[in-house]
This record gives sequence, structure tokens and C-alpha cells, in this order.
Amino acid sequence: MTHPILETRDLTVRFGGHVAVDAVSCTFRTGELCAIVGPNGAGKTTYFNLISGQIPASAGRVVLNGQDITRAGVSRRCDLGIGRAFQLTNLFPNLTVLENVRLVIQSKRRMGFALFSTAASHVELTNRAEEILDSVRMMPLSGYKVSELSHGNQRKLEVALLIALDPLVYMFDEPTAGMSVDEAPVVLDLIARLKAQTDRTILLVEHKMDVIRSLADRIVVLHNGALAADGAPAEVMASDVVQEAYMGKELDIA
Ligand SMILES: Nc1ncnc2c1ncn2[C@@H]1O[C@H](COP(=O)(O)OP(=O)(O)OP(=O)(O)O)[C@@H](O)[C@H]1O
Repeated sequence: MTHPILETRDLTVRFGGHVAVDAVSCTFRTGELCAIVGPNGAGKTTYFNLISGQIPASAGRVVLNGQDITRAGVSRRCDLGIGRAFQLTNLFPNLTVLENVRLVIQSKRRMGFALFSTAASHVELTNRAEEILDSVRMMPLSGYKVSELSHGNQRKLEVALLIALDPLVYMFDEPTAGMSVDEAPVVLDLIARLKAQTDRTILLVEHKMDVIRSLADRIVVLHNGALAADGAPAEVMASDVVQEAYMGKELDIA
């Protein structure tokens, strides 16, 4: 069994009297791709927000690589290895796509956000940034400002920026939402390659069952904020509780 990289222990958040995430205890392991599913309003995005630090927990713990990060802010969690796509998109909307990717690589290498560096490091950084953009098939857009990109291309850039950041845990919340039929497979292919070629942990909130089937090693089901099922895809999908309560109604079964 592989090493646990991320754990939530009785993680809970209340908004007034409403418990949006209810004592969720879950362990995510190195190298696994875990799909988080559940009906609308089940608490999936809120659970993500608690892990990435967008909102503070009312109770419980978030532990990354053995370190309690429950009280850490978003940027500290990002430094420690929690990478969530949307945090990065509008980093520098008036800089180009290439400059944005290069700056994330620089920040990861603790070189600061200086736009100008030595000639050699500039060339090396640019090469790496171009390699990443090539992998998301965005090289033709490298000179565009981020603010000029279509929604689909901004989502692709999010993935590119996340790859540049190379976190321990990649978090994708419906990564193909709003994308065209041409664009979505590019992003899904990238996630599949991340899974195949790295030992990173990937958490994926997703409604599309065909995507879950092709990518997930494990499925966690949330319902009314609580953990309703957790296990291998075939086992979870076949379980009575999931079949009856969620799969047919809420998930987009292809
Ligand atoms: N900041 C907030 N204040 C009050 N209630 C909130 C807040 N954020 C989320 N909620 C509530 O918490 C519950 C869980 O919402 P969440 O967005 O996490 O669900 P979800 O599973 O991601 O849904 P969807 O699949 O529709 O995106 C909902 O009832 C929502 O209205």
C-alpha cells in the first residue's frame, strides 16, 4: 500500500446552522487518482475549499504529508504542495501565456517573480515553459495575454500552470466544464498523462461518469456533506446506496 499524502480527519464546516461538510475522514495516497462525486450541493466544492484553504474548517484536521495544515492559509498550502487549478488562472492577466507559465516555474524554484533573469536561466525557463505549453497544445497562443484567451483556453492554461507548479496533490474541480468537445479531450488526456507519468496524487470533482470510469482508481461519494461511500470504482458504482441514490439521477452516465 502506498504512502498517505493527504488526510482529512473529521473535517467539518458549518455555515450558520447548515453543515456543508460533515466530519469527513479520508486518506489519499501517493499516485492515486480519486474522483469525488455526489449530487449537486453534496459538499464537493466546499470539501475542496477546506483542503486548499479557501475557507477555514469549523472542526477537524487537514494533514499533508504528515504535517497539520488546518490553520495554514492558501499560499502556504500551495507552497507545501496543494495545487488547485483555479488559484492560478488570473495570476497575471496582462502578461502573456508564456510569461505566466515561466513565472510559475520561477516561483516554484524560489527564484522570485522577477521578469528578467540571467540570459542562461531565461533560456532554460523559457524552454521548460514552452515544453509545458506544447503538452497542452497551447504553443500557438504563447504570445497572447491571458485576458485575451477563451474560457476553454483559460482552463487549459490552468492545467499548464498547475504542471509548472508541480504540486504533491493536484486538485481539479470539473476541469472540462464549459469546454468545447474539441477542448475537453485535451485536458482529460493531460490528466491521464499526469496520472501515468508521475506519482502525484490527483483529486477530481467530476460529474461525467465516462470520465470517472476511464481515470479514477477510487471514488469517494459525498452526500449531504458526509462521506457516503469510498472504494474502488466498480465496487462503489455497484453498491446499492450509490446506484439508488446518486448514479442514475445525478451523474451524467454516458
Ligand atoms: N459560503 C457558503 N455559505 C453558505 N452556504 C454555503 C457556502 N458554500 C457552500 N454552501 C452550501 O453548502 C452546500 C454544499 O455546496 P457545494 O458547492 O460544496 O456542493 P457541490 O457538491 O460542490 O455542488 P455542485 O455539484 O452543484 O457544484 C450547499 O448547500 C451550499 O449551498
